[in-house]
This record gives sequence, C-alpha cells and structure tokens, in this order.
Amino acid sequence: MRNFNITAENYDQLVAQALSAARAYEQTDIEEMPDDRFDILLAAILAYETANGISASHGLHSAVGHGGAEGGNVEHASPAGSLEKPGEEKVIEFAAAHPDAVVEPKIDGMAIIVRYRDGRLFSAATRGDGYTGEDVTVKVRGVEGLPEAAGTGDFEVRGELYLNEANLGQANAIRAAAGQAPFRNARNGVAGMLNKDGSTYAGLFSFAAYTLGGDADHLDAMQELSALGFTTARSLLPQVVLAADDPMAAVAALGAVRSDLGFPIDGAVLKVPAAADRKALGEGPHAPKWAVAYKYPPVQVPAVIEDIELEIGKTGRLSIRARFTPVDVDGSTIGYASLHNVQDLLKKDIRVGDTVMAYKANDVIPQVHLPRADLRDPSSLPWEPPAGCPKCGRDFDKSTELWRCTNPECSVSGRISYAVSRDAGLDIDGVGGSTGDALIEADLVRDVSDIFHLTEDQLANLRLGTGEPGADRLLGVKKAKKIMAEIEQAKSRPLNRVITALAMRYAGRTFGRRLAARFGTMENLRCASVEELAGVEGIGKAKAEVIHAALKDNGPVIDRLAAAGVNMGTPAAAPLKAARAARLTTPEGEAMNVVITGSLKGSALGSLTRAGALELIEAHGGRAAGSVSKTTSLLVCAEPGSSKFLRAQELGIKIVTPDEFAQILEGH
Ligand SMILES: NC(=O)c1ccc[n+]([C@@H]2O[C@H](COP(=O)([O-])OP(=O)(O)OC[C@H]3O[C@@H](n4cnc5c(N)ncnc54)[C@H](O)[C@@H]3O)[C@@H](O)[C@H]2O)c1
Ligand SMILES: [Zn+2]
Repeated sequence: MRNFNITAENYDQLVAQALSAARAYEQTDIEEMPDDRFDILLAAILAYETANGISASHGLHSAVGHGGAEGGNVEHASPAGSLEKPGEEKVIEFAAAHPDAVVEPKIDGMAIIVRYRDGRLFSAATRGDGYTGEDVTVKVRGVEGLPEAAGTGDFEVRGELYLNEANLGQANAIRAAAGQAPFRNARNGVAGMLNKDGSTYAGLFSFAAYTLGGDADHLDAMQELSALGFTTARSLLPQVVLAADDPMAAVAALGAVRSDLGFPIDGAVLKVPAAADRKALGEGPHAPKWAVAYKYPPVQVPAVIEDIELEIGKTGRLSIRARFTPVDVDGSTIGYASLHNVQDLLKKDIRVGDTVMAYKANDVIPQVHLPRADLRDPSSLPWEPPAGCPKCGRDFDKSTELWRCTNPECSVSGRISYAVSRDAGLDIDGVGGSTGDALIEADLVRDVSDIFHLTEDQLANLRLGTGEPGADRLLGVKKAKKIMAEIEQAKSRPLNRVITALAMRYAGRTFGRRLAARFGTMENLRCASVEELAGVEGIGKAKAEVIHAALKDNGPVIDRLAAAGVNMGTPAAAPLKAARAARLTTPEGEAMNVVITGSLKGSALGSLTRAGALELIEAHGGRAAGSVSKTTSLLVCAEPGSSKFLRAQELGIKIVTPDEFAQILEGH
C-alpha cells in the first residue's frame, strides 16, 4: 500500500481527510477509508508532526475516536478510554512481562456503558468523546447478552455492542426491503444503526461485557456477570484459545479461528487480570496500562514452514523468506512470505516445521508471524543465521539490520557501487550508497549504462527514505543537477575505466588498463578472440575465456553506454598510444616493469592519483608492478632510503625521482 508523502502544502488537507474519515467511522455506516489505510495516514501525520515540531490540536492522536466522536447528554462515571495498540513487537513484550495476562476477543463493534439500578437496566450510552455519550437506552433494550433484569444491585457494565452474523443478516434484510444497499461490514452497520433515529433496528444487536465497575479481579467479575445473565467477551472464546499455554499462543489460536467465530473481531485484547496488579500498573492518558490490543491483519491462515530460504537481493541485501505448504488466503494461493531480517527472525524464533500464521500485508506481500509453540515439533531446532553470503561465502556487512554482501558479483548494487567508484570506476559522485539503492529499487538503474540515461527529472523526484510512512523525501533538484553534471563528466573517462566499470570478473583495475592499452577501442576489444585476449600480459587462456564471454553478455550494456556518448576509445589514439608506448618498452619491444613507491605530491606527477599513475605507466607501454624484484626495470621513488629503494639499489635497478620519470614519459 502506498505511503502518504506529507508536505507543508498538503498537511492541512490530509488532517481534514483523516478527521472526516474518523467522523464517518464513529457516527455513520459510511467507510471513507479502509482501516489499515486510516492507520497508515495517522502514522504519517504523526511522523510529519514529530519531524517538524508541530504540536497539533486536532485530536487525531489524542481524543477518543480520533476526534471523530461527539459527546452526548449522558455523563460517564469515569472516562471511557481506548486501548493501546502498540504493534506486534510490543504486544509480544507485554505478553512476556505478564504471562498471566488473559486474552479476550477484540470485538469489532462500538463500546457502550450500561447502568443498572436495583437490578434493572436503567440507562445505556455510547462511549462518545470519552466523557459524555449519546443515550441509546431504547435501542439496546432486549439485546442478546444484555439482560433487562440482573440481580438486585446498582452497578455499571461496559462492553461491546456488535452485530453477529445473524444480526447483520436481519439488518441487511430490512435494508434490502427498503431499497437500501447492505452495510459494508458489521462494524459500519453497528455505527449506522446506533446513529439512526427511530426503532428500525431496535434490539437487533448483540452485547458482550468486558468490564464491571468495582474492585474485583477480572476473572471473578466476568464470572459474576455470566451468573447474572450477561454474555462476556471471554465466554465467546472457543476452547482452543482458552486452552493455550501462554498469551501469544492464545492470540495466535484466536487468529486461526477468527473467520469461524460468527461475530466480527479486529484483534485480541491482553489484560492483566488481578485488580492489585492493575492498580500498580495504572492508567495512561487515554488507555489503561494493564491492557494492550493486538490487531490482526486482514485474513490469516495457518501454514507449515517447509524451508527458510536465503537470497541476495539486487541491492546486495540478504533477504530471508519462508517457503510454506501453499495455502489459500483471501482468494489467492500463497507459498512464500518475507521474513524481514535476521534479528527479527531470531526474536520470533520461527523454525522450519513450525506452524505460523500467513497473511497478505497491505494485501500484497505475504507475511507470516506468530509461530504456534503449541504445534511445534519438540525435536525442531532454532534457525541459525548464515555464516556468510549464500552466493560467494564472504562475510556480510552487518552495520545495519539488513545484512548485506558488498561483493560486486552478488548484486546490482555491488556492481553499481564498483562502477561509479573513484578508485576503480567512472568516479561519479552521488550515485553510490543510498541514492544508488533508491535508483535500483525504483528500477531506474539495472546496470551501469542506465546511469547515463537518467534524466534530471527522474533524479529530482527520486524517493529516498526508510519506507516508514511519512518518512519519504525526494532527492531534489539541486542534488539532481549536481549528479547530472557528474554523469556528464564521467562520459569522458579513459577507456580502461569504462572497461573496469562493467564489473566483469578478471577485468578489474589492472586488466582494465592492460586491455585498454592493448586494444585501444572498445570495438577492438569486443572483436578480440580468446587467443588475442589470452595474449595480454597476465591474462592467459582461462581468464581470457571468462572475459570473452562477459564481453558478449555485456554487449547491450556497452551499446547503451556508447549511445549515451561514453568514451569508447578512439581508433586514431590507438597507434598514437603505441608510439608513446615505446617510452616504457625495452629495445626488444617488451614492456618495462615499473614500480612506483612513496608520495608523488609536489612532483610533476603530483596531480595524479595512485590509480592514475599506474594508468599512465600502462598507457606508455610499461607494466605497473607492486614490488621490486629481479624483473623490475625501473623504480620511481621519492624517498631515498626506503626499503624498496634499498632493494632496487642492491639489485642494480635504475632509480629515478617522480620528476625524472615525468621527463622520461615526455621523451626527454
Ligand atoms: N476507517 C476509518 O476511516 C477509521 C476512522 C477512525 C478509526 N478507525 C479505526 O478505529 C480504530 C481506533 O479506534 P479506538 O481508538 O477507539 O480504538 P479501538 O476501537 O481499536 O479500541 C478500543 C475499543 O475496543 C473495543 N473492545 C472490543 N473488545 C474489547 C474487549 N474485549 N476489551 C476492551 N475493549 C474492547 C471497545 O469498544 C474499545 O472502546 C483503529 O483501528 C482505526 O483503524 C478507522
Ligand atoms: Zn556475496
């Protein structure tokens, strides 16, 4: 599902849109927005406000019913709040901290507060704005689960007014007879029915209690209510849920049977039962601290994990997915789900063989969660994270939660970073790192040639961000212009760097230089036979075959680079280079082995990078080497007395300063 991109321009309008949806949700049967969309919008608004230091007064985050509910003429004895819905991770933490927490269905209806006097139903009101609510006494008399007479005392019961399947069917039959469209769902129906004047739907609800005023422990209070003739939320739970060993197992078990319950739930509520514990935990501003709600994703189906598969994605990140026995979820068959990251998987302790709940997140990417410990094979072993990249075996870069292989051979991102690097590639600043990943994720860049076909518009509108709702931002025009200029410059980089940027195995910096020096143009290089390639110093038959095949594979990439105007070498320059090359060849025409040591700073070659200096040697027909040996012809050295200097002296090798070397190259 698309995130909201909130800006100063659309902020007011999105707040108004959310308030309008909340009002419709609380007071009518109209759904202006699906719930998950509403929740994402709210999170995006909150993130934007937090990022910009806005303290808002619209009530979307603070007021009961998100500011969409109105008060009425019945005052509540104590405020009627909401429930914390802190997300799965926090709910798991809550369950671990309170293993005695009891689980109830989070029935998807509307809260009502009912008072009894002398054992008779006296009044009923909606939650309203939390302090006062609408009087709905007439509408709820005779509702199933809500007795007219209950004992002899004065007390207050809170619970959910909802439509079970039978209620919804009857209500929709009434609507059909009046020529009205059926309610979209049971939750919308209950809001619409309650807010309609008259007695059209009188009594056509169900009620389940979850709070009894007083100091009793929760389970005692619920038992008392049952004895008085109320239906309690807990009594609606099937045996599999009640029998679960711990709260999260109960939550999972309830999720598994939710579509067979016969009444709508949108989650489970975990509640600490003992009155003393509740008192100690206390109340938050809008919700008690002794309870949390777990919201179920739309539809989930139990699935058995067959394997946990590893893959390196196009940005080099390790992606982990669960393969499970295919199941039907909400009309489509799914067999895979993504498992986020290593930490997450270890924390949830999902294992091969486990039964998990599979669902479609935002109705697209399948996900699984909540391994059912009660169904686990006792001999199963915890999942173990991979020791290295599944493709190349190298250690992962673990600096972020998403582990990553940086080997260019393993991912598009690795190849692009290599291709644009200052050291080896085309030296394009601003296209590596997170910008590069964003380009790859947006499918704008699949190989190095795509970089040269980017437009300023595409760059300026590139979405950077964490994927968190509201956290998106754009690259912007200023940076886009800068990158476009970098790309323009990169078109004239020397051929050896263009070759290296293709990230072909065995055609790194050194061989890039040698291939460029030997063939002069990309065209010549592409036409070279395996034998000709093998003839290049240091390459040999085996590597030549690999390079030959890689050049073929890269044909389309090279064509696109050439079409964009990237330097492909000039035929005229090839013989010229050959003439210049004579400067670093022996009288027999063989390449001289040249070693450069120490800094070039301050010399005539001072503007060259190390890589540039090596390129220069090869361009003049020499062969750049790293260490001094018997085969060394020349040592370029600015530091007399260094170990390479002494070794060269010992072997009787010619030693020159960088300035002298520059003169040799110029032919003096
Ligand atoms: N689609 C939309 O446009 C839209 C607009 C506004 C709100 N919403 C939805 O409304 C929800 C927020 O409403 P909220 O803040 O009132 O919270 P909530 O409705 O999610 O949770 C609190 C409510 O849970 C109910 N509940 C059911 N079973 C319960 C039990 N066993 N114990 C205790 N309470 C129980 C009570 O009515 C209580 O008031 C969000 O999920 C949001 O998606 C949707
Ligand atoms: Zn790898």
